[in-house]
Amino acid sequence: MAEKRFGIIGYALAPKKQNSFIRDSLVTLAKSRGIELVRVDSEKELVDQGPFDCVLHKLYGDDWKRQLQEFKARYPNAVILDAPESIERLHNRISMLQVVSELKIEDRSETFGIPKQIVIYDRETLVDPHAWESLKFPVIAKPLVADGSAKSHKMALVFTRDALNQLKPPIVLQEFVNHGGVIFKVYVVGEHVRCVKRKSLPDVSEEKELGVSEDLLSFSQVSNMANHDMLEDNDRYYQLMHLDDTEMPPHAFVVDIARGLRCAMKLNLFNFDVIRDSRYGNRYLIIDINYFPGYAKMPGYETVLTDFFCEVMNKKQQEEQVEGDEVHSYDKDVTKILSDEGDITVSPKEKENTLQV
Ligand SMILES: Nc1ncnc2c1ncn2[C@@H]1O[C@H](COP(=O)(O)OP(=O)(O)OP(=O)(O)O)[C@@H](O)[C@H]1O
Ligand SMILES: O=P(O)(O)O[C@H]1[C@H](OP(=O)(O)O)[C@@H](OP(=O)(O)O)[C@@H](O)[C@@H](O)[C@@H]1OP(=O)(O)O
Ligand SMILES: [Mg+2]
Ligand SMILES: [Mg+2]
Repeated sequence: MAEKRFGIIGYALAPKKQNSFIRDSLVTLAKSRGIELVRVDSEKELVDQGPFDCVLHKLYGDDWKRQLQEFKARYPNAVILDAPESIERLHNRISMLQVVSELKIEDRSETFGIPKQIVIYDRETLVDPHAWESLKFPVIAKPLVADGSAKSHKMALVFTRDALNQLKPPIVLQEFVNHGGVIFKVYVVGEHVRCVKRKSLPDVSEEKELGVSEDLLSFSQVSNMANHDMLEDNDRYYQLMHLDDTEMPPHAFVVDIARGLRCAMKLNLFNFDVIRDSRYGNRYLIIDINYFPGYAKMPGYETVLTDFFCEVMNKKQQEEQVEGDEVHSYDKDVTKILSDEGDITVSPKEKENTLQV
């Protein structure tokens, strides 16, 4: 039996995301706390479904954006998690990291930033040495667009300038930074922040660089790969990492960055990838930010997400209450002004009309 009926959350997710995220364990826990999770049917218009107190979504495209706008116009009090305009910034690997450069965190011995990077929009620039003369090789070539497609995850570790002509712009060329082969993934769910370790690309030493036969190495979603999938016949680039030996970044530092990003991006549901620059030991680089990542990989994700849903609903109810109170006190004021002006009796219907003006 639910303690309190909070509301209905409609979720609009691609099938793969739905399968990983909407587990019975999440649905049951949420239900026990008064939250009902209901699938949005992508075959129908969003505005014709529900009503939902909140819409949770990770879908792309203009049509979906239009549907959200229409829904919001019809149900102004509904919460959209998150606003499509805020999510869009993460669909481009330059605007995605711009926000990091704007963040200020004081009173810490650790520092943070992003790796040096440039964007290349066309083939002419790709073969123009002036374009990338300031970059130190190796670099990682990443598709500029991060739209969730398999293509947007296809990367290449590029060792030489000659290999650049194998790439297809628009791309971002980002300096590869040695970081001990371990990446930190920081999951953010509203106020909640959880950092986990994952496998990453191994360090590239100068000898290794010299011993490389290929001058370009393609890969995709390293941190999600099983060990045996890893770079297949290129195992010399990948040693099994001892994740346990790697020290975590200080939690308070990670939380400061997470809160700063959340506030600056106006997003509640995202994760970011952080590496520790091996040259310094206390310098951290943010290399990627993902909207609505694989939360189910986070231990205890059901509780974290359910707590968050309850907070969202609580806030929504409080705001509705305040709005109601404001209308109510305005209501009283109008009556008072009218009475001050003379002994006029206002009927509830007239009062309603007065307030609507
Ligand atoms: N500048 C860098 N220096 C060193 N390694 C990097 C750098 N950028 C990316 N990597 C490695 O490449 C991987 C993929 O890069 P990135 O996270 O940008 O791609 P993605 O496809 O957006 O990943 P995700 O699956 O997290 O969305 C990282 O997890 C990390 O192992
Ligand atoms: O399921 P989705 O397609 O959303 O995949 C996302 C994936 O989550 P998954 O684990 O559920 O696959 C995320 O993994 P973690 O960072 O949590 O490891 C991350 O790779 C995102 O970049 C992916 O989103 P995309 O960039 O492709 O939109
Ligand atoms: Mg990543
Ligand atoms: Mg990404």
